[in-house]
Amino acid sequence: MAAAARTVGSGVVLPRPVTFVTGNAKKLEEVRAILGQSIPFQSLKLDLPELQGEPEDISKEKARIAAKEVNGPVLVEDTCLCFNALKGLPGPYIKWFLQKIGHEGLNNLLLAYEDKTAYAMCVFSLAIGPNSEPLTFVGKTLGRIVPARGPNDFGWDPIFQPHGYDQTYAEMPKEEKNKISHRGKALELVKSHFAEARYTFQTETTA
Ligand SMILES: O=c1nc[nH]c2c1ncn2[C@H]1C[C@H](O)[C@@H](COP(=O)(O)OP(=O)(O)OP(=O)(O)O)O1
Ligand SMILES: [Mg+2]
Repeated sequence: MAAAARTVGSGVVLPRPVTFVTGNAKKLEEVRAILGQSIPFQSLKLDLPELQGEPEDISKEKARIAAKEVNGPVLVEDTCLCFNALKGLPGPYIKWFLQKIGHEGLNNLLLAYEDKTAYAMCVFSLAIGPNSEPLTFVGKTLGRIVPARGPNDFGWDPIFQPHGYDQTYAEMPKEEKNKISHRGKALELVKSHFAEARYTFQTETTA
């Protein structure tokens, strides 16, 4: 029924665990691995529409739409891959660039530039209900764009080599990527927020 959060005593009671909404199974896998048991959540596979604009606004709008769909607390994220030589592009549009021109095309975009540096960025948004303003949590990892190396099972992982590492994200063991990744960093902030906010979850005992 109504899924608004209510404030009781020192913490906010959420009507049920947060739903992480994404259409991307690989994101979900990483979020599961990174969060472990720290935050109770469920997941929903939905490809949310995405605005054009600034990463934080895109992510917040995804959260607003998701919270309405779910009628309850949601967590979403939007991921950007930003090339410094291109002033941050493709940024939030990386999904379409990757689909159309692939790893080689993405490398070729930088042929005219000496600067191959880039950063991966994740903006998580948490909306505790359909009418609440989403909170955002940003994680960034700096690196550079290289010709593809490693397994091709998650997006642009094979062409992103984080600073200080010899391996691309794709070549690194998963746990290693999760420790230093844009997603890992953003989720650390989400975890801290949960620890501070001391949300509690209403357990539904009656039908
Ligand atoms: O850690 C990552 N390593 C490599 N590639 C990644 C990563 N994280 C997202 N990606 C890809 C997926 C998509 O091609 C684009 C982000 O677009 P983005 O809209 O955030 O993801 P999505 O549409 O696949 O899932 P969602 O339903 O959560 O929006 O970069
Ligand atoms: Mg998307």
